[in-house]
Amino acid sequence: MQRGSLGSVKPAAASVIGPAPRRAARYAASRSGGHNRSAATRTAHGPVPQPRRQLGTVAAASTTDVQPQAPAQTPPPEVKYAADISILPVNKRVDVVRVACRDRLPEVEFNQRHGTTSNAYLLKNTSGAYEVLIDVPNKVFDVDFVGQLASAGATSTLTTIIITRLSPERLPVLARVLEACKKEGLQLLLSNPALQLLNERAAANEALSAALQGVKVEAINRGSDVKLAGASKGLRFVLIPTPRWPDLVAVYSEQDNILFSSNFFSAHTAMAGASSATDSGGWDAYAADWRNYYDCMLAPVARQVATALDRLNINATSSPEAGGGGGLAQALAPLRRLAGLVRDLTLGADDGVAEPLTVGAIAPMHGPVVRQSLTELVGRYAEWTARQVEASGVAAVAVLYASAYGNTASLAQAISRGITKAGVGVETLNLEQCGQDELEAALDRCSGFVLGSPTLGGHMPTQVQTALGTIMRNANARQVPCSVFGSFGWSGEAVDMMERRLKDAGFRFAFDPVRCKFKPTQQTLQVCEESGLDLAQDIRKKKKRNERVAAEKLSVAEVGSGKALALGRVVGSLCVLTGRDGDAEGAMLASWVSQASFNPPGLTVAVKQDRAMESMLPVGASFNLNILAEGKERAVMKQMLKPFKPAEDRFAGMDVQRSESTGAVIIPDSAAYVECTVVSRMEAGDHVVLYAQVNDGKVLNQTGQSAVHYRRIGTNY
Ligand SMILES: Cc1cc2nc3c(=O)[nH]c(=O)nc-3n(C[C@H](O)[C@H](O)[C@H](O)COP(=O)(O)O)c2cc1C
Repeated sequence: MQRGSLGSVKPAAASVIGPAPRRAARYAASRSGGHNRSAATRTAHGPVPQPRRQLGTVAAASTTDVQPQAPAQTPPPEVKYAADISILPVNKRVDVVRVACRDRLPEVEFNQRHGTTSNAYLLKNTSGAYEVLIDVPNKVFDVDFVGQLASAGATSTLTTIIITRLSPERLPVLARVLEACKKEGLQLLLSNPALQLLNERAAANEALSAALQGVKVEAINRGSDVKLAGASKGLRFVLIPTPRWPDLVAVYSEQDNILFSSNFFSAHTAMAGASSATDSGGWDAYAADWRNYYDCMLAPVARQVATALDRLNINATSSPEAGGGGGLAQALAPLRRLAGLVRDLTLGADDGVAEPLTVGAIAPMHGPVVRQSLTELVGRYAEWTARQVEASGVAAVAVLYASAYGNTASLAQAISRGITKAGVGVETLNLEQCGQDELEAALDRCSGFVLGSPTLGGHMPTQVQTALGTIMRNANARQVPCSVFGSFGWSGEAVDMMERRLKDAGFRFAFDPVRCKFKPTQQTLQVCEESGLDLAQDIRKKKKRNERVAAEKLSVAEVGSGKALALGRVVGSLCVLTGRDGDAEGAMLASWVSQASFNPPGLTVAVKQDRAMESMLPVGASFNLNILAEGKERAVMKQMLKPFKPAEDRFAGMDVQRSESTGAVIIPDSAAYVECTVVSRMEAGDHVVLYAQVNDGKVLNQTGQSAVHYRRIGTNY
């Protein structure tokens, strides 16, 4: 899903304006463009221009930052987000330049409410001067990154800039950094795919091209090594590509035992305190953000993540070099066991197992430097990945897509998230990057598939057309549920074409095609996530019979022991939990509810992990808990238990009100309702327990009792 490789530009909001005549002419001229992917290696005096890879017959439009759109004419103003920038110490030789933005960025899919940070790192040599810079932030942040480097004295001393992931949005900042740091011997290191993007953009962008003049640009490979002046140990590089980020590279400082992990081990949160760069709040403070980032960005590509983790082979330890306080070293037997499982599943015969990296701290691209929760997070990554790889071994949906500007990619990501939530594996293939054999193999083993395409020039791009042909010929693909999706600008033919061809050939659709104009809104992403859930549940139905038999056996055993019957005596108030997130709305029945605190007033609710609503309830989210009234609960229950289409109005036909503060639904027939904010979350078996503070509430039925949910057995609700 690398936007840049398709010659793309910033994904457009629906308000973004149409092609200037110059861009349109360039687009027309590039329609016959080819597919040159020849690897760039080293250029001593600036990059060698290379042709951009293009989406089929329709080349990506331009190298400017505006996405073409049919009717309108003026380019949109550049969006900037307010952010703070600060330089904080990680240890005595490493500082983080942290850009913290408390807004919820629409650019970041599935960003929770904690904003985000974009981290860059400065490494000092033995004389205490900054010598190496790792990464630069995205241009959307309204900060003076170069000014900050200059006032810290870094621009005059930096000799090496390393980029662990390049996106078109980082290039303008990189160009300014290069200009400011320009000096004899300045070198820029980045992986081969990133170098290709850089070369493509530089060929059409004078400022970038000028900034690269005189800079030694070098592609990172396995043997690359950088030593800081006076240091005995150097920096090592580990390539960790994923389909979404084919250029990803991690940097390991042997001297500091710090792993600069790029997007791995990241979290979208600006929660870290102003004076601390690290995860000082510990696991509880960041667990939900780390998990959310993993689920959204890495779970759909778990096989590649497994390979990357194996290449990193992290041996988490407490290291004073990394700034650790001691006492963290732990035996990682369970992690090693899981890593072994992952290795067996993912590595070919030729892949050697890397020497372990002794890591005392992980310095990611987003979120806090991981020190206190290091062992836990590394262990969880192995566990989540092993579970995901295992799930995809049992049943996996192939998510196939192409995307020039990232919009169809966002839809693919949201569908993938819905599928993984339901415990079904996902195999994501970016059709622009995968080979024919890879596609056929994925189709042969999939239990379902979805195909996504943008509309470009009234068509689907060639890669999608070719994939569609492969799908039509594949015997297994014909037997499994499927659907299609895509982003478009004005006419949107691609999704119709894919739908028609598959339906005409007798393929069975598990959900209605998803069409999205330009960039998806929260509601469209919700539709996608719930569609993914539907597809996964469709797949699981096939296996249901066996599962039911197994469950019955289990119940008999459990009943025999009395444990499940006894647990069934635990009762709770029958409630409807309602929430709102932008234009997306959610509701679910909940009876695993309990008061948990007097002061401040608080309660807990257990939400099953595969519930669509679960992702609407991160820490900081608000919701209403409608406590149903005895004798009036039946109609509400019936309404809530009806099957709903993705994002369909849960309250259609019901007379409801809405809270001013939360925006969520109030059911007037309830005994009472309370308005709450999620304070913390705890993974608990197959549920997540939310602890929420009660901010307000009202009794709606003065005389009635609350409805209580009595159960026969503790194995279901
Ligand atoms: C060169 C070019 C041609 C396009 N042609 C069409 C078109 O014929 N019909 C349409 O509905 N949208 C068209 N669009 C708009 C794209 O479909 C829209 O930007 C979409 O969000 C791209 O999805 P993606 O981000 O997944 O690539 C075109 C865009 C570009 C850049």
